[in-house]
Amino acid sequence: MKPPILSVRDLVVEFPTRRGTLRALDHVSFDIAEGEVLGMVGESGAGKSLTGAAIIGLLEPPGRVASGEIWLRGERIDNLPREKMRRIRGRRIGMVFQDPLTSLNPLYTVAEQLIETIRTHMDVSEKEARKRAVALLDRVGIPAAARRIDDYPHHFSGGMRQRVVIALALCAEPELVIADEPTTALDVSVQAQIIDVLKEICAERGASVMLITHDMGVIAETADRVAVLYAGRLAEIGPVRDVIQAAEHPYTAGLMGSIPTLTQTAERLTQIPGSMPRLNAIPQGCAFNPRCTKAFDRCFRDQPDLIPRADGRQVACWLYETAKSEVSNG
Ligand SMILES: Nc1ncnc2c1ncn2[C@@H]1O[C@H](COP(=O)(O)OP(=O)(O)OP(=O)(O)O)[C@@H](O)[C@H]1O
Repeated sequence: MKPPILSVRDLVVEFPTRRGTLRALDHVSFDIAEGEVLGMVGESGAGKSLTGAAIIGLLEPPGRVASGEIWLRGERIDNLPREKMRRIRGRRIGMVFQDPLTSLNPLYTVAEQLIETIRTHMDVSEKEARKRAVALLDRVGIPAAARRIDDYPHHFSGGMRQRVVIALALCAEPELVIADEPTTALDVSVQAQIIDVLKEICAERGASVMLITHDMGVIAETADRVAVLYAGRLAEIGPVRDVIQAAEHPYTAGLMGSIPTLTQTAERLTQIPGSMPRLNAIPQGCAFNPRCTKAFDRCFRDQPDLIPRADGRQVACWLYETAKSEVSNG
C-alpha cells in the first residue's frame, strides 16, 4: 500500500493564557491517502481551522504545536525551518480559504499573481507561466480567461474570485490542497459548482484534498472519508458512505440529522441540544457527555480514544468499547 500523502500523529495545539494553558487540539491523528478527499467537519470552534493551520505551519502565535508529528509523503514537516516550510506551502500544499481576499492581493492583477506563484515554484519562462495560468483559469471556469487574466481581483464576482483562488492554489501543482470553508461566503447555488471544480481538477491530477467545513451536506456530496472533530478531539473517522448510512458516535449521528433532504426544510432539521464546551471548561470523561442522550457512567469518568477497526472506521465512544478493553482499562 502507498504511504499516505499526509499523516498527522497525536497533534496537540495549545494556547498559553494568563489563566493557564488551553488545549485546542488534543492528540488528533489521521491520514490522507493519495487522491483522497478527506472532509473534516465539526461545529464552530471545534478546531478545524487550527488543524489546517498547524499542517501548513501557519498557526498564529501564541498558538503552538505542543507535541505530535506531521508528515508529508514520508517527510516530517512540523519541525522544518521557516524557509523550507515556505517552499512547501504553495508548491506541495495548496490552500483555499473562505475569504478570497486572504489569498489575493487587491493591488496586483490576477495574471501577475498567478505568474509570480508559478515562477516562484517552477522553472518556467514568463510566457509559459502565462500560458499555464490562462489554461488553469479556463479550467476553473472563468469565461474569456485570456482577457480576464489581466483584471484585478475586485473586477470579479465573489464566486468567480473564489475560482481564481482555486487556480492560485493549484497553479504550482500541489500534491495536497487544504480548503477551509471554501464556499461558506457564497450563494448556495454557486457553492456546489466551486467544490465540484476543485474536486475534479484534484482528481485529474491525483492530488489529495482536505476539505474543512461545518456542513455535513457538503461532506456527504464531496468527500471519500470524513473526520468528525468535537472540542479539539476526533470523535469518529470513516468512509463517508458508511458513516452516513450508520453514524456511530452520537455526535456524528446528531450532525447527520442536520443535513437537509428534499423533504425537509431547514427549520425541521434535528439540532443537537446544547453547545460545545469552551476550552477552559471541557468536562471530565467524554467532552460530548453533557449533550449525549446515550451517556452512561463511564462516559463521565474516562475520556474515550479512537479505536481503529478492521473496516477502516474509528470511533471514540464508550458505546463501542469491547468487553476486552473494558477489562484491560479497569
Ligand atoms: N489566540 C487564541 N487564544 C485562545 N484560544 C484560541 C485562540 N485562537 C483560537 N482559539 C480557540 O481554538 C479553538 C479552535 O478554533 P478553530 O478556529 O480551529 O475552530 P473551527 O472549528 O475552525 O471553527 P470555525 O468554523 O468557527 O472557524 C476555538 O475554541 C478557539 O476559541
